[in-house]
Amino acid sequence: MSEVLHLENVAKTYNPGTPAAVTVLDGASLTLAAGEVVALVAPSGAGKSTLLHVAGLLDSPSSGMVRLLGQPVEQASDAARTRLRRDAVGFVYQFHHLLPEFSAVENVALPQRAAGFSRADAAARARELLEAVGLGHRLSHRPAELSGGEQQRVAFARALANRPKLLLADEPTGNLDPETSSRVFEMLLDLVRQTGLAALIATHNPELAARMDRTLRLDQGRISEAA
Ligand SMILES: Nc1ncnc2c1ncn2[C@@H]1O[C@H](COP(=O)(O)OP(=O)(O)OP(=O)(O)O)[C@@H](O)[C@H]1O
Repeated sequence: MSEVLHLENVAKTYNPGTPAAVTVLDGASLTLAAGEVVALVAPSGAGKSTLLHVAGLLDSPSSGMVRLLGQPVEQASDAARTRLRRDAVGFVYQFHHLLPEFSAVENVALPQRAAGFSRADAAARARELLEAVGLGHRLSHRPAELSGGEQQRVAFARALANRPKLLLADEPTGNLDPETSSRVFEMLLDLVRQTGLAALIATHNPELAARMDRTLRLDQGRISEAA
């Protein structure tokens, strides 16, 4: 098994030491291997987003260990952590978070531009990914000129632009109608499986969870394997 992400005994308390302290994660552990597509299910407010932020190095745990691509993250400098996140992790959110004033191709090219690729190389990669999600005919459209499912497909393409090793998705089709959600989700799964990524995909939808390799349940701060 080629480990991509490992969390061990991770705890996260917001506002520690104050009357507003909230402990969200409390001994959470998980391991994701390359090529695995794993569903994350949790009751609302149980800490799904917090877990994805910690796993994607957007937030630090209060205690415990996070290892990404074999590198323990705690000891890394902020700069090294940012680099690792940029190079190794792709994020997809429930709402696409595309930049409204940029075209589809420009949105998808942004991560590669930020990573130092030339405008031409980043645009070529963006076009290739947009073709892969069936949007080769919508390259110059801005987000407002695309349907909800199309916007989300642009967001998938953007998440994959830097060839990440880990994809983290928070209800990636949660704002779409059930039929579009199912279709667009299938496309995301196909893409992920083609690339051999490890993916952790939060969903409230049991049908979508059932299409993944296994399901992890987050409850009361801990993670367990669902039957
Ligand atoms: N920055 C913060 N400061 C204080 N409390 C926070 C902060 N962020 C989240 N929380 C609290 O932590 C808990 C978990 O939040 P989180 O957003 O991780 O939940 P979630 O499982 O993603 O929820 P949902 O499924 O409803 O989106 C919530 O009770 C929330 O109020």
